[in-house]
Amino acid sequence: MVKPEKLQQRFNLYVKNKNWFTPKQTVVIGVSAGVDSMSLLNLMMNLPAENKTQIVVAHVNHQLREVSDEEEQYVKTFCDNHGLTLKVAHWDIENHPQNGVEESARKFRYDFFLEVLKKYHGDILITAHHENDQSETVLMRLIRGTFINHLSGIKSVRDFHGYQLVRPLLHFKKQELKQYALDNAIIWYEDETNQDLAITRNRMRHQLIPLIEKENPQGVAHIADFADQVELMQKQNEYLIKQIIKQIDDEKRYDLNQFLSYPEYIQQGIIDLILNETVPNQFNLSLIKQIMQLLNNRTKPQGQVQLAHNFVIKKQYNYFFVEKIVKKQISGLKNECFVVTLNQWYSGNHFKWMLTDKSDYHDELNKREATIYLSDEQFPITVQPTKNDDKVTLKDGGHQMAKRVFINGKVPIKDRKQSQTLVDSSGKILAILGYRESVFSADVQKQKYVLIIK
Ligand SMILES: Nc1ncnc2c1ncn2[C@@H]1O[C@H](COP(=O)(O)OP(=O)(O)OP(=O)(O)O)[C@@H](O)[C@H]1O
Repeated sequence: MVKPEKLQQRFNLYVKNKNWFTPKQTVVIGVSAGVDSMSLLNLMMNLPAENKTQIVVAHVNHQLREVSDEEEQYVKTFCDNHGLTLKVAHWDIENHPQNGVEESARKFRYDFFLEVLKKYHGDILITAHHENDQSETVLMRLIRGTFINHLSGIKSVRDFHGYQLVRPLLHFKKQELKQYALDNAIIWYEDETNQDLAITRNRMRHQLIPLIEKENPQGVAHIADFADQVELMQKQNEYLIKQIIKQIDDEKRYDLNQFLSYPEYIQQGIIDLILNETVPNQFNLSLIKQIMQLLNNRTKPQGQVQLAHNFVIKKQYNYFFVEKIVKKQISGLKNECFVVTLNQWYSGNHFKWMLTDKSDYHDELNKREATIYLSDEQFPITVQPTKNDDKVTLKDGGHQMAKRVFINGKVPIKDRKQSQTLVDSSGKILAILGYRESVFSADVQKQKYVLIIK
């Protein structure tokens, strides 16, 4: 078969093979005025009749850049000229947060996309994420450290509040999209914040990816293929583990002896899947390890490990199961490890404490208040019994051991034994609760939280 040369032809063929779109469907396309989404919009407009959908364009004016209004006007004119339905949202400046602007902008964007889907009875949301975005995402996660599941990167199709979210360009290169726009005289706006090397993604884009492409021009495509293979293996794995779970499942109580008859790597797969169905994306390796230890400890017939959102995994003699616990307003399980739920009070030694994202939280009656800057990757935050050699970070960048904190604070031995340490997903110590907090410098890339001790 002769390989079609033109991007539009390749796109048509790709879409046809994937069977994504039919003429009866209405798709909402997120169009920012950048080259990726302008090209996507044109590609979608020029699909052959059998795959051509109704199009609704959704544009968000984030009011973050000087050209925002100009971009909005351009999208409006483009849609007018082509008879396309357009819905615009303004993210008012007074609603911009001081920190975590990107994250809030994303939330605003996707909330708006959902609104547009509902309003126009849409079927599918489409965004213009492409092969380079995919490779950058996979590399960032790989370098930062992640579960293998997350190396499948951006999904080409996923559920979005009961609608479908499709990214049809994940196997198309940025450069191809640019060339398509140039060939077809499509105007676009450049986002100059994409040049800012303080942003991890931009360092991947401008520093790492060019090196990879120099090594092998197909390197970026290979990373995207790798992500596809991970996704495939994930699906295969999930299918097989589900079969095993069926065998040990007695109405959501799982047979411990049968569970223990499997090798540890399968046990871990079972736990991953059971937990992910209850509280998705909340687990780190240390939590999984604690659960594995509890279930494999034959000398301890009963026990529990607390999960996020008030769930616990409980071991009871021959069974284990996940359970939601109804809590009083103040809760906490002393000397056990658990995941912290934001904005919830927990009981400590002689105090209660809370980690809140309400950064303006302040109360004269608080015993202590500490500002903590955290990125998304640092979650889940967990609580563990304090060890003498736990180290908090001091203002000068030095460290202090828990033992020293206790001695300086004249903390009685009895209380030291009850003490709890707050740690992030990488094991970094955020605070020895009630006694000493690590000192964080303000970081615009991170979100501000407050640890309150009352
Ligand atoms: N202002 C906007 N208005 C409408 N759609 C947008 C806007 N910004 C981005 N999009 C859509 O989202 C896609 C991804 O945009 P971008 O790469 O800037 O976001 P991201 O933060 O990397 O990804 P995401 O927000 O989807 O996780 C764009 O190709 C476009 O389809």
